[in-house]
Amino acid sequence: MITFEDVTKFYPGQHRAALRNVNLEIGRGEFVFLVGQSGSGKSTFLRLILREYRPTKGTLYVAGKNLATLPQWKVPGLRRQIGTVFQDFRLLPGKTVYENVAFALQVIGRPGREIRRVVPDTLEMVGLAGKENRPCEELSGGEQQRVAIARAFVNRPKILIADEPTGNLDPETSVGIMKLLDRINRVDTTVIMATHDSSIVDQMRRRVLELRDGELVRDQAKGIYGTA
Ligand SMILES: Nc1ncnc2c1ncn2[C@@H]1O[C@H](COP(=O)(O)OP(=O)(O)OP(=O)(O)O)[C@@H](O)[C@H]1O
Repeated sequence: MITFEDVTKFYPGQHRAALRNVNLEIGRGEFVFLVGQSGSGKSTFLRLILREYRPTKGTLYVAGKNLATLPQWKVPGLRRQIGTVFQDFRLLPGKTVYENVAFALQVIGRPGREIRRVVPDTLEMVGLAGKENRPCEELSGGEQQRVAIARAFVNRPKILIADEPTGNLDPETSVGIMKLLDRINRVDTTVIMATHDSSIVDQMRRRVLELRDGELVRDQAKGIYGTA
């Protein structure tokens, strides 16, 4: 699903590579944790997958496409196949739970009939049935993250990228969010999650990729957090 071939990324004006000679493959339906200290390159790794940047060197394939050569007009099509979830939820203020999730389908031109069918199903899946009409600001952090996950998943993307999704949540709420991501993974979604949350990584025992100063220093099946 995702292949990095000798990928290096320099930001303009920087002498040190944010990512350096990264080689790896992530298969369809895998669950991968991306760990490493602040500044080790995790966000850069995720942003390359989203084609927010192109590699400075090397080749990157995502969902069968070579992102080095993908024309700009095809980038929205690529991003439609990738759901994204962030630490700070990024919901639309002043809108209800239902509206936040429906919006993701409206902007890609899905018919109203489909939206009215799919949004309630997805809200039920994430545990928010009955809260459709609540303004998202009134929800707890964990509930807001469930809305964000519903919005990311409502289009049934092949890949879900989560950048510190539990970073603003207490441990108990975080476990609920991880159960949800695990469920989404089990319906054949490739999940890549950047995190500093060692207890979650140690509980889940999934593949762990560790970056240090832009280099991939560990690729461990059923791994632990384990960074100093
Ligand atoms: N837009 C940018 N321009 C210049 N340098 C950048 C830019 N974004 C990131 N960097 C640098 O690239 C390196 C990797 O940063 P990156 O944000 O990928 O790390 P990270 O592991 O995601 O960190 P964190 O855990 O704090 O989010 C760092 O040295 C950072 O300062």
